[in-house]
Amino acid sequence: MARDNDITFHTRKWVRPEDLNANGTLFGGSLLRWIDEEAAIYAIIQLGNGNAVTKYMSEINFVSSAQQGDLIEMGLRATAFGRTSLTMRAEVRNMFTRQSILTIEKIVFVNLGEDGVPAPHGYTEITYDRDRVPREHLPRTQNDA
Ligand SMILES: CC(=O)SCCNC(=O)CCNC(=O)[C@H](O)C(C)(C)COP(=O)(O)OP(=O)(O)OC[C@H]1O[C@@H](n2cnc3c(N)ncnc32)[C@H](O)[C@@H]1OP(=O)(O)O
Repeated sequence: MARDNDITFHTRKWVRPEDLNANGTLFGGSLLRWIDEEAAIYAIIQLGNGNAVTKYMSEINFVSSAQQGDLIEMGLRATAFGRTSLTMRAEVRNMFTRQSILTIEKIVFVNLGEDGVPAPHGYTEITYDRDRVPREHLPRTQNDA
């Protein structure tokens, strides 16, 4: 796990043909899907709750791209723990060119209770461990029936 400028780069992706746009470079929609999932996993690990949802994403600044066959890596860092929210910063970079692909200054996740309403998470600091990872499945919802 590489750490750089306080951002921890966890996940790497291999840019495949299905991830390309009409220009033959990495499709922004694929990248945003990967980032949202990465941020959700980060929020679950930090808040100890599988029921955390994306609330807000600030401006997304695409500064360079990637081509088929490149490796990219995604990094996240919690920047603020609110009462029910967690704010983080994201960066994606190209492992081949060493260039930054994008940055997102602010991604906000909200911790939900079992009733689906924002609930206090009680945390104020980042964990680098697995101590908060939930140990049980989420309760089944009515939609699962
Ligand atoms: C991983 C995924 O992809 S999840 C799928 C996509 N996301 C969703 O479907 C979520 C849909 N949105 C919702 O259900 C609702 O907006 C909720 C439940 C998340 C939040 O409801 P709200 O009425 O905004 O809740 P509330 O006003 O209590 O705010 C909750 C927290 O979010 C923060 N917040 C609310 N709006 C914003 C905003 N625009 N920007 C930044 N933070 C915000 C608040 O400051 C508060 O944080 P705090 O408790 O740490 O101070």
